[in-house]
Amino acid sequence: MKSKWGRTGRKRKRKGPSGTKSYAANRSHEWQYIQLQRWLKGRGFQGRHLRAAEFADTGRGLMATRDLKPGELIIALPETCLITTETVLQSYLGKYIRLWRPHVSPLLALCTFLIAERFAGDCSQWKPYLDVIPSTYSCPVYWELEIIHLLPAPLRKKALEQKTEVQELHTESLAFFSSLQPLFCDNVADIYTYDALRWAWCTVNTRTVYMKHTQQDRLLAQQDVCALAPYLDLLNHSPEVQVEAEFSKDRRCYEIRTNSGCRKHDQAFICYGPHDNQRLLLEYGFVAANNPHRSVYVTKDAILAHLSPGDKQMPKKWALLKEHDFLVNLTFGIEGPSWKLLTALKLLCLRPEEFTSWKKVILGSFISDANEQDSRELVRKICFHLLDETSCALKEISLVRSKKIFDADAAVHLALVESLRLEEKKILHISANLLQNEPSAGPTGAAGSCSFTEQK
Ligand SMILES: C[S@@+](CC[C@H](N)C(=O)[O-])C[C@H]1O[C@@H](n2cnc3c(N)ncnc32)[C@H](O)[C@@H]1O
Repeated sequence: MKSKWGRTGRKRKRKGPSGTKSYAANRSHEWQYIQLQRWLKGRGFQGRHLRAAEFADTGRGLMATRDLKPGELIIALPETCLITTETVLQSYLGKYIRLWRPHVSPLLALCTFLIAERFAGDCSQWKPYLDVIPSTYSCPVYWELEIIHLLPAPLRKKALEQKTEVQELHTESLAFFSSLQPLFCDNVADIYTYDALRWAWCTVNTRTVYMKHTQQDRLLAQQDVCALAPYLDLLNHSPEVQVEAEFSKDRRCYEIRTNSGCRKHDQAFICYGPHDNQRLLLEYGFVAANNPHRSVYVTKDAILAHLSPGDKQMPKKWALLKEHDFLVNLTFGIEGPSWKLLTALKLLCLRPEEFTSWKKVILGSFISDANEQDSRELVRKICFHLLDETSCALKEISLVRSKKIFDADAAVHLALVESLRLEEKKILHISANLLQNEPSAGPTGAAGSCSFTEQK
């Protein structure tokens, strides 16, 4: 039996995305990666500085085979290797997509192509690429409802919306899929199943790169900015690295240049964007430990639970917050409550005689000692409430795990909720400590001594 850790049977200790040491096992000698390299070479790819490897903390990724200097090109993938809507329109699917009304979206066009090519198996010219694409994903669209319900409320809502979105896309596309019957001997209903569309949808959502192309007038007027980039899509995310990625019109290649550099045998990362963990989990199906962008979202319900009743101006206050966009992205982060959260609470805490000053609050002005104290007391209560809720959720996760045997996929999903909750607990602890140690408020305290961050 082949060793899990590759031909040499040795594990290499390498740096993970948060600077921690991580084990890596070379996978480039495995059959599917050799096939992929050959296929890429046949299409003009010449990369030699990266190789596929399995990393203990991030899973499969690309390892640098030599030191990569800041500013150096780490990958240049020729246009012929990319799958874009143009690829799809030039294929056997083009005629059907052009004819269909209402117009097919770029996302559906890419999904339809992926499903058809995967079904073609050995006959597909994209087979070496399709063979390395995961067969399942860890995004919430794959999760059981029981596990989705363990997520924090704002993410739970988005996860349920994601499930509905894919289900609706499938239902709405059935007639279009039927129109493709002349292309297949098998029944299209057995090819374009919900499971197949969910797989293709996740492939597009987790693996495409941003690439602006000429708007395909035969597709919906939706943004057509995605390209599947074989091999390059083995690069994992780290919030700490900086890269430049774009399609070079001169060299007709999708190029990635590292600004941070990378040591020989370390994992080469790219940055998918300054995403917090809830977004990473929803869109990419993973949680990054010590993510500098991590934050805990505060819902209107969590605030309402701690407001004293009897404030006649409350409906007006909520209306003002909504009108001025102060009801979204209210968060606790690694530097404490965000400026936006604190400002919203200050407005809610205005006493009747101060209400006319609401505009000043939104502009960030100091109103009164009483307002400072009330809003800080409120933010503390919300922070401790969220800490309690997070601890309860973690207990619930342990209980669920002890009561039921989950299959391997569901166990991964449960572990992801647990990681997210643990990361959120850390943030809330930091905030709680900052709030506990804060000097009592006053005009000076409000301006100078507080650690609250201004949200951009
Ligand atoms: C573009 S692919 C990267 C390659 C992928 N690991 C693979 O084996 O095909 C994006 C997916 O990789 C995984 N991923 C990316 N960055 C990660 C990280 N820092 N930690 C854990 N998983 C990560 C997530 O599953 C994500 O949806």
